[in-house]
Amino acid sequence: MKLKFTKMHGAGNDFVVIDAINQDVRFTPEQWKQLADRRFGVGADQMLVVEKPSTDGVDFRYRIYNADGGEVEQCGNGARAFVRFVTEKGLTGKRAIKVETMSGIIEPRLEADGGITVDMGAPILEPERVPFDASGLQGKAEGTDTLWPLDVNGQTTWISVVSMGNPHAVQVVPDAQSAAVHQDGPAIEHHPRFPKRVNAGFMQVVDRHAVRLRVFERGAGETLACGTGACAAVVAGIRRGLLDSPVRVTTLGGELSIAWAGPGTSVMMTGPAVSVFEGEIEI
Ligand SMILES: N[C@@H](CCC[C@H](N)C(=O)O)C(=O)O
Repeated sequence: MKLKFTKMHGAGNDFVVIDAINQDVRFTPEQWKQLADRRFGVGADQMLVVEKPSTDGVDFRYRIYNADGGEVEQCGNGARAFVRFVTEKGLTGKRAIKVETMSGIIEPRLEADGGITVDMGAPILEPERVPFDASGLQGKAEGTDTLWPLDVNGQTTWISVVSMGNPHAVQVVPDAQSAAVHQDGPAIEHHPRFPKRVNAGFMQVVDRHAVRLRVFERGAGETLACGTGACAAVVAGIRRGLLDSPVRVTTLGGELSIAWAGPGTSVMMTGPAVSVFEGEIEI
């Protein structure tokens, strides 16, 4: 089958984006994995599939597949790439777009200056809904957050747990550049206390409005940026009393701006989304 796609990125988190409104797209997890492969396929952290919505009043449905072939609930950088894609392809003329994802409806907006802001919805803070199994653990209160002790490679790591529709474990590190992302990331991702696995964030607080962040993503390994990871890290930092909104998040691939007014309110994310090239692949 021949498949037309657009290669895109948001702060270096890269995507193969596919129009499934005008193409028939039915892939197995193995085929998604092959497409994401940087030697045997196109290469991407995630594949984004744009479909017709299944709900009235919604403009599109967008599905997300990790590089390991698994379908997941949410992708922040992907949401911005999605807006750039549907706009550039002429699939909509709207600037405020309602889109269904596996974890609910989000509302990205194309700004007059070409930037894209996404209302990512309110974070989920109850451990069992992340989901995180806190049974038998003694949490430690910090600000309005609870830090949980996690045994990672024989050491205790204190983490905040946050869901942005997808699960995140965030830890504060003294220096993001030298953080043990590749040693501890896989152990956190597969820790038995996270029944759906987890994205592992390593956040260095620079000042009350700026952090450096690296994320070892579930199903993709370390990426140059993770949008939902940035949202989760800022939520954790604000709850811990370390940060004030808005926060500039510097990732390996660029900068994101995250604003959050507190529990029950939406996290707002602004950042870049770039089309790199158009392609066609036989799969
Ligand atoms: N890169 C993404 C997140 C993609 C999904 C994630 N790996 C997961 O499995 O939850 C982002 O920008 O949010």
